[in-house]
Amino acid sequence: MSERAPKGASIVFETVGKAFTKPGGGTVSAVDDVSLTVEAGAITGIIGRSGAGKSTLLRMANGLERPTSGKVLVGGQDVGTAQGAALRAIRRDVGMIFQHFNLLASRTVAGNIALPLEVAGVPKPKIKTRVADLIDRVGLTAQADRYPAELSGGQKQRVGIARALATEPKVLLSDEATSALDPNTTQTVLELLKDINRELGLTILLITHEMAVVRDIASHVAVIDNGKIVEAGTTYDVFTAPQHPTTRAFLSGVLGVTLPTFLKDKIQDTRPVGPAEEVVRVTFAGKHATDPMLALLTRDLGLQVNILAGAVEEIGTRPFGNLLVSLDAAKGADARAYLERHGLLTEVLGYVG
Ligand SMILES: Nc1ncnc2c1ncn2[C@@H]1O[C@H](COP(=O)(O)OP(=O)(O)OP(=O)(O)O)[C@@H](O)[C@H]1O
Repeated sequence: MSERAPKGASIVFETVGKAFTKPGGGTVSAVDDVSLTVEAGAITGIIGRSGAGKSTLLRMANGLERPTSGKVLVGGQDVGTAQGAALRAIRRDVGMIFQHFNLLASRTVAGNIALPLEVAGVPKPKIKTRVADLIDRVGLTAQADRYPAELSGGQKQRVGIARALATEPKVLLSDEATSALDPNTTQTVLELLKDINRELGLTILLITHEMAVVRDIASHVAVIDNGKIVEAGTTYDVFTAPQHPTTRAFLSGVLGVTLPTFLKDKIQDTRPVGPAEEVVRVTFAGKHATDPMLALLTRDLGLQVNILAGAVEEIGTRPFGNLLVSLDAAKGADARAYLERHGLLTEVLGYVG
């Protein structure tokens, strides 16, 4: 499909801050002292709550917003200070897709995809073959002459993806690209993005508020809270050993480890006087993911372990398991030490009297 072999570019945020002036005066700090390296050719997810600063951070990677402090480098080029032709060149290297697709209603599928090529002054015959290639890549050959109003949400996002790829970018930015889609369509769009990343080698940086999206597509993740990156790493490491409460909150929905309702009201932070149960999250990662560790715990320490919730997941091709269990609080420390010695991670979630 391409004359040159496009390669991904890295994105580096160096102590980046972005403040906006509030309408009534004063400033709001949307992004605060963010340092993050997005690896070339990887798929990286940035997850955060509404208003955390995700869009602002993403928009600084293609010059739609300029940092008030620090630097943003794409493939080593300083995006924040680029002007004129230099900024246009960076924008050609950085494609973007949007939650609400941003297609022109008056243009067909082919017409929408051709637009960035027309703007770049590509000769007409070349536009025609390139658009046909792109339409084929995103599986919309039968819809080439349809208008956006005649397409499903998933088809519209495929047009958005093809349009973003038109100028053979090195980076693709995704602003909640699957948030308006149903779960099945979300999966097909995520698969398409994975194929594109694999085949073209371009870097994908996506923002989302759904951990399931990160799990299904991203090799790396950064968690943003109140304008700051509070945790970052490989998706596997962050999923198996989350450090920050915000990360844990996002993970609780996707790991099958939410506390059962009957326990939610009863669980307390401190151990009550007298007999009590300790509620523990046990994470089985890597080679231990499928070990019969609880059976061994019962055999070696003579402990009764109650399973409250659990799931075995896969990230990439690596399995990890998550269990919520409760056991006699008096033996909790011994049990946790035993599990940790066998390579499992444990976290006390609370106590039930
Ligand atoms: N142009 C602007 N002018 C003033 N304030 C802004 C502007 N853009 C963003 N903000 C503020 O900056 C903060 C971060 O906003 P941002 O849109 O980056 O968050 P977000 O994580 O993408 O949220 P959402 O998921 O709701 O889109 C918010 O407090 C927002 O109100």
